[in-house]
Amino acid sequence: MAGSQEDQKFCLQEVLDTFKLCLSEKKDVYLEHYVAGWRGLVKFLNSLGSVFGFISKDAVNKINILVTYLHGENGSQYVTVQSMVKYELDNELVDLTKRGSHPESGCRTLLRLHRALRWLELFLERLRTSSEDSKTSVMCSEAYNESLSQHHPWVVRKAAGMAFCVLPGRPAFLEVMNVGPPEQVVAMLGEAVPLISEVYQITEELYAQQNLLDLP
Ligand SMILES: CCCCCCCCCCCCC/C=C/[C@@H](O)[C@H](COP(=O)(O)O)NC(=O)CCCCCCCCCCCCCCC
Repeated sequence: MAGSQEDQKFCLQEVLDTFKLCLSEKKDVYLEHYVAGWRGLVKFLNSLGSVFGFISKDAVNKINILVTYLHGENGSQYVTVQSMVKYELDNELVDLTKRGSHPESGCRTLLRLHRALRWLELFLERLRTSSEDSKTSVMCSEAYNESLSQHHPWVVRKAAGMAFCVLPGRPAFLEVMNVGPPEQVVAMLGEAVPLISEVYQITEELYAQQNLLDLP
């Protein structure tokens, strides 16, 4: 059923499991599990209500672009982020300086999610170390201002800021994660954040080496 995956209940454990599967023995990033991790996160976003629809729509759009490559005729080149980057660069399938004939390359699409992963890492680390009366909206916008916002035009920053204001408070937020009592969520975040951070670092280094961090 179309869209059914995004309608299911979010569970932090599941996202943690997919991010665990992301890294191969030689620390390559499996695209299949990377997008599965994002699908899980989108479920969470959808459970917060329609105010976040414009964000989840963009994320789903990018996930779908990558899944189409993964399942397409050159799918074997898209098994890992490393093989995708090599394949697309070797075959000149990436718009490097301005948008042209490859506006939806795997490299530029993944870069958008990669930048959002940094936001997630910063936000979850704040959530993990926050006190009971901390505000999720503040943690979320601080994490956003330190990361993703630098890549967004004013109008997107404004819309994101408005959406953050209607985030549920910390107790309700932790509950939607479906892990159990707050202490358990915090413990699971202690496992999740370093994993997410490692996937982020590996991708960041690869993109930096290849000069891909500013793809249009
Ligand atoms: C929990 C609250 C969730 C707040 C989400 C914070 C991120 C705010 C991002 C705002 C993005 C607005 C939508 C539009 C973005 C695009 O312009 C922009 C650029 O794309 P383009 O170059 O193709 O034009 N796109 C992006 O930067 C990609 C954004 C992807 C955002 C995915 C966010 C998923 C959030 C998942 C929440 C999970 C919460 C954690 C719970 C364990």
